[in-house]
Amino acid sequence: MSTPRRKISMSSKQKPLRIAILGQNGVGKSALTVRFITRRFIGDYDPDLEKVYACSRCIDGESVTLELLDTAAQEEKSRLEDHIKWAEAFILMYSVTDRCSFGEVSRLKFLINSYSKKQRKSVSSPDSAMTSTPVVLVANQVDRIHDRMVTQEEGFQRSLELSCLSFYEISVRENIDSVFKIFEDIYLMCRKPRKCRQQLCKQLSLPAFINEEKPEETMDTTATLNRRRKAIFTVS
Ligand SMILES: Nc1nc2c(ncn2[C@@H]2O[C@H](COP(=O)(O)OP(=O)(O)OP(=O)(O)O)[C@@H](O)[C@H]2O)c(=O)[nH]1
Repeated sequence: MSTPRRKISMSSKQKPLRIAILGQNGVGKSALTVRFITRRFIGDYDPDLEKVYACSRCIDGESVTLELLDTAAQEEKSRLEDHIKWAEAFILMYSVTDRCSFGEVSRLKFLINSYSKKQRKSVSSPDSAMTSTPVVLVANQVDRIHDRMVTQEEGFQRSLELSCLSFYEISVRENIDSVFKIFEDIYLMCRKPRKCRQQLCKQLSLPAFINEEKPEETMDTTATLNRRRKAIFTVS
């Protein structure tokens, strides 16, 4: 007697969230990806290695699948274009010890804007509260305090200029919690934008989370709110 097969409809399964990690060579893209997946910090990686990792995590009480593309830095333009079209969200990474890598994030954001424009038009869902491509800016290697070349304020300003959804300063080597927070935030921004906004509002009433350095009277209300919104994602 044949056993009846249980049908699993595709719609009942959550679609994996595809995240591409982009940045100049040596900023820590592989370190970030591997740290998130294995919890371990591994010192050296093959710079030419380009890999998609799939992993399941419990985020916001749900089991979710993430696909992470760890890109190789020296990519041909067409390859980069394919990667940008593949991903739904992006981590733009630089190292605070390398000003060149800081400049590279602007070029990469420009390419993300150009290549993902058409793509997003066709996939935008009614639930999506994010009108632009979800991109976060991550400054890595803050543990190398004596080698720092890019200040936190510069990084934060750049995240505003590039319209990134949030900005983080982290050390992949020293702090695993900040690594987890980045991926969790991206998931919430992409899949639960409403909840994400509620959390932001809650946190906005906690000034301790806000990293304000400039006097508020120099900015209009919207700019101040945007600044706060982004500031609270900063993990030092
Ligand atoms: N001190 C310190 N070193 C780090 C950190 N993150 C990565 N590194 C080191 O930086 C070097 C480059 O890291 P990778 O993860 O290979 O950088 P990548 O961006 O993937 O580089 P490519 O593969 O060449 O594009 C390695 O030697 C890592 O051990 C960090 O937070 N602190």
